[in-house]
Amino acid sequence: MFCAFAVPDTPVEVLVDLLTKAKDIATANGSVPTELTDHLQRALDIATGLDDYLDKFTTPESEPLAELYEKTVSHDWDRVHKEGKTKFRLPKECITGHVEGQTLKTLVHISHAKRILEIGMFTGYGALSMAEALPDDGRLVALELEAYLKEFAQPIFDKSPHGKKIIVKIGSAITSLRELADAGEQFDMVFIDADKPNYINYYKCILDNNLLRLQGVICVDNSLFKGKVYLRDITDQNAVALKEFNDFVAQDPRVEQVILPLRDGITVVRRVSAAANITNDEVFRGVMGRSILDRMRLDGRVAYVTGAGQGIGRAFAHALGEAGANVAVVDIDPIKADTVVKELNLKGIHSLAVTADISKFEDVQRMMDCIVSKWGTVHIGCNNAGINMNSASEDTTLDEWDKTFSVNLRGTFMCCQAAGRVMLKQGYGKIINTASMASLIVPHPQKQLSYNTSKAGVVKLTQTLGTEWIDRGVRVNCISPGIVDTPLIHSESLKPLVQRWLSDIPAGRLAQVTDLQAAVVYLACDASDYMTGHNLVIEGGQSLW
Ligand SMILES: C[S@@+](CC[C@H](N)C(=O)[O-])C[C@H]1O[C@@H](n2cnc3c(N)ncnc32)[C@H](O)[C@@H]1O
Repeated sequence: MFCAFAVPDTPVEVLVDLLTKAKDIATANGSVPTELTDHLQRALDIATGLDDYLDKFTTPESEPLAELYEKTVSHDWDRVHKEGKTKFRLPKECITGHVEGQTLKTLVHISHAKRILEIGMFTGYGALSMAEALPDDGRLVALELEAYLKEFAQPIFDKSPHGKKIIVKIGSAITSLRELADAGEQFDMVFIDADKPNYINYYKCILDNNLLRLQGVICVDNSLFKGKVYLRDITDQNAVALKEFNDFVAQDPRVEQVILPLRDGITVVRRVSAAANITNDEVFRGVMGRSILDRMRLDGRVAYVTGAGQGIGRAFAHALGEAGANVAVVDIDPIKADTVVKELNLKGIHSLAVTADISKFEDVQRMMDCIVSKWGTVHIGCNNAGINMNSASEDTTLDEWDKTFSVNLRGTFMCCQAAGRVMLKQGYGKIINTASMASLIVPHPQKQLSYNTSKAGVVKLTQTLGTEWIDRGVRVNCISPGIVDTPLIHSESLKPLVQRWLSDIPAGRLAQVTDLQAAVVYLACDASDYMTGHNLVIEGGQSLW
């Protein structure tokens, strides 16, 4: 939030202060040419307008942050210091504020940080801004010297749904850092914003003790220190400390850094792996220089998922899209396919709804043509659509058998073949079929002969294609889920069986569709290239009992 300043606190505020003085002198002096006064006014307008403009065009702060700001700037910090409640007199200008808070929040989002360390919390504006960007299980440890500030911030943290992610540690930051290092803690992001002369000690302690993970980010506040770090004549002790700190970081081979000229300067430092003279192989550097999690990304890949209108297929479509792929959402029900496409669009995922009954040859061909004409190819095919009709074997009709097989096995084969033809031509592809735990055990007490045998067929289909096509770059694997909590099992006939199933599952619960998402991404990505014809069983241990 921009507010009139008593003491210029940033390079721009210093400029405004100096230009105002210069303009006042020029205006008062009748012999100064108007042109010079006009230039001064223009420079003043540009400098004065900047912070206001940044404030106006930055996403507004949340209500708890606005309250924290108001409470901080209206507090009588002199009085609490005189009353001995704080060791030091804390200027309200210490607060991080709106634009910088949103910058930190954005960096947390971009870096996907889950564990954050803040050195110097003050009233918690920066801490809460960053916590707002953390996932529900994220954590921010804030180090602060003054116990009074924890009491001050906590009631507002408690009002925010994100406040519970913040843990405040009172004491000298260097002692707390050593304790965190001894406890083997590690962070994805660190914000250094406490006493300036100790910045270098905090930084060294963080890097020397691996408190920052590889590729992790350190943000350093006040790194321009009102512009004094680049002025020749430095008398200010804090400015000297910052200058030496900046020099040290610039020479440190363990990091890359940039100073953002926002407010009083924020240095963003990224930890990189130092050039290795011990070893420099793919295990150390990552295959193609990509870390294992990067290698699971699917950016630029084209995928389709059949039966993606609900349940497992919908979860697969989201997972592949989140990992970066374009996703064709294929379903027999156009409304369901459209709904999932709308969901994916909301997440910025390129997607396409395709209506197809995969038991029909023409539909499978049309599905493939539609995807190829839209995106040029297919890299990932998830053949997931399936049906299950229950009947005792002596009563199973040929019609039920045929229907089950024509979707579950014949349909899956047709999809594999259509996708395989495109993939073999380009020498690359990943096919992931949805089989079932029923391919391994006979689930009971429900009777489902056609389903069990069709899914056993899907595993053999997968093994055969997986070995036949691997040398031409196409991998075929399948996932065998246990009993998944989808709308299918909430039918009146199956509902009473749930308790019975639970007693057969070592994990003590049914599978959620989200339990299967990492598997489909793994089988779709390059990291699983050596895997083919595999049946990846995810059943909470049920097939082992
Ligand atoms: C610039 S303020 C921090 C602003 C805060 N990051 C925010 O978002 O508003 C600096 C804070 O560092 C704290 N501090 C100063 N020296 C410290 C030390 N040695 N150990 C821990 N905290 C310290 C001060 O009490 C003060 O609250």
